[in-house]
Amino acid sequence: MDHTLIQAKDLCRSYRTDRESIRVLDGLSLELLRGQAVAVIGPSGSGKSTLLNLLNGLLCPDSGQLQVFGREQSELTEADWAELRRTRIATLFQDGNLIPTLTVARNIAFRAGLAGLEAYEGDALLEQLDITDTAHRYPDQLSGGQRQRAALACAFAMQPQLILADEPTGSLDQATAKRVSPLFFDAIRERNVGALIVTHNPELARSCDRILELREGALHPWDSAASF
Ligand SMILES: Nc1ncnc2c1ncn2[C@@H]1O[C@H](COP(=O)(O)OP(=O)(O)OP(=O)(O)O)[C@@H](O)[C@H]1O
Repeated sequence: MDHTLIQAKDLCRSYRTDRESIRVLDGLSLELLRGQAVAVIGPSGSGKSTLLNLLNGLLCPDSGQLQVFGREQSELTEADWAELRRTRIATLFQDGNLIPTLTVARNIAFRAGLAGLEAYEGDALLEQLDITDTAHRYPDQLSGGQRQRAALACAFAMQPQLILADEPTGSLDQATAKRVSPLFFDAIRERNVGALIVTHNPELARSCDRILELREGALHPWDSAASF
């Protein structure tokens, strides 16, 4: 089995507006293997969301090579990307991506169902994330931190092979953030999942195998002795 989940080389991506073209990614390279967690840090506007969106197929690079699960980005159709997002890639955005008309329990069941799973660990995930009492509530009846945990439960219920997360603990207090970390690292180590985690949480970042800084359009190894 090939252990490479993401192989990116010299990726460039600009945004064009009426007035200007902003080059956000400029020769970015990255390798992510199964069983590996990589933290990405970088100042606001450095291109972290742009990178996540390239890796989940919501954006295309202008140039460079990108392989996901051993498949060339240029050969993946919209339908291929949709299937990858349904079954193999869990994307966790800051605002949760829960379906507003479904309760938390039904959101989890729906996510697992989309991935083709009949059995999933909904109750255990709710318990692990300390949100069992929210199972029958709708997303707009939850606090920001509960919504974020419900979104995490949905992502893990689909048993992804690749997790792309944007500040997955951003709305959580320190104690709750600590409960969430094992979910990532157990999945990574026990199920051989790969994770790219955009975070400013030093504890979460330092639990990853590598910390990379996105600066001037490219990823650079972070000096682990430096403070956040
Ligand atoms: N659709 C767009 N059109 C034009 N410029 C954009 C667009 N999306 C993002 N940008 C610009 O690209 C740059 C990178 O944005 P991006 O959202 O990837 O950064 P980020 O590192 O995720 O920021 P943050 O930490 O604030 O979320 C910013 O300068 C932003 O203004």
